[in-house]
Amino acid sequence: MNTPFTDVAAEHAVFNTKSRQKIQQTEFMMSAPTFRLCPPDMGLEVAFAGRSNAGKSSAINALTNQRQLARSSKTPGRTQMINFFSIGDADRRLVDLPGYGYAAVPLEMKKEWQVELEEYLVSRSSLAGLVLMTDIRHPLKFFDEQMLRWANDGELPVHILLTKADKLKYGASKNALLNTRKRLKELGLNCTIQLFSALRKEGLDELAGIMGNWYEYQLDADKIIESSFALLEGEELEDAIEKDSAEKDSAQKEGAQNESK
Ligand SMILES: Nc1nc2c(ncn2[C@@H]2O[C@H](COP(=O)(O)OP(=O)(O)OP(=O)(O)O)[C@@H](O)[C@H]2O)c(=O)[nH]1
Ligand SMILES: [Mg+2]
Repeated sequence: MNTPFTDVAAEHAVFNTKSRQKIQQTEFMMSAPTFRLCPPDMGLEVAFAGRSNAGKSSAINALTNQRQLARSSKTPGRTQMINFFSIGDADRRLVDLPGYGYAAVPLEMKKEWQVELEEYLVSRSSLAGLVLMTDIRHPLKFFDEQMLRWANDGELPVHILLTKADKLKYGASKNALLNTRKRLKELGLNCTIQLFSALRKEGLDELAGIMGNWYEYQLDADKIIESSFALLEGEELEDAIEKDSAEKDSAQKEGAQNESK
């Protein structure tokens, strides 16, 4: 079954909620003026990017359920700080990248920043995924597409949020979703996409689900299954694994049937 607000299947609803609970444990870690001064390239991080004013800080605050975790700058584009947040006690980070496309920034500074950004997207080993935010009323501007190309070149998974979806009526927002998906197909870019509203707190679970996959939170569930299997041996173990996969298959089938209804 699909929730009306997203094209991300809602079959992982429990996992998504669990993942969101984990992400709510986010704390500010540090700000880095350049990528050379980033924290060590270990663990897993998810970066949030988008044009200035796309709604990055608002999305991070809504997602983490904290009103002021990421502050929106009064002088957008001026302070090119990369803000790092840590999630729980595991080596998981969320990165708020400075907004791009701000007209008042001098060209030289923009160029310098673009070189750094590309390097970060292509060579940061701990970068597990990119959340690209674009205003639903004018999605995928030139530099958004550039970001998507760099991410694609570096085989980095991307999830797009069409932000401020509350600004459009339901039908219009669904159309924007379809048109943007079409455009991505034309460009040969492979990524997932959803509608999002920080204002109405819509699309949060779906986003958390995607991030949870990148952060490999689902491994927790696998570990639980593994450890319960660990008590069994031989045929007993084989039977248990068979039963477990049969249950998963039938749950999946049920999900698919519900979806086609
Ligand atoms: N209606 C509506 N407005 C939003 C939403 N999200 C953000 N905004 C507004 O859009 C403006 C920019 O939001 P920010 O979250 O500061 O955007 P940002 O991408 O962090 O901007 P920079 O830090 O300058 O790059 C603010 O006035 C927000 O109140 C939303 O879901 N709905
Ligand atoms: Mg911001």
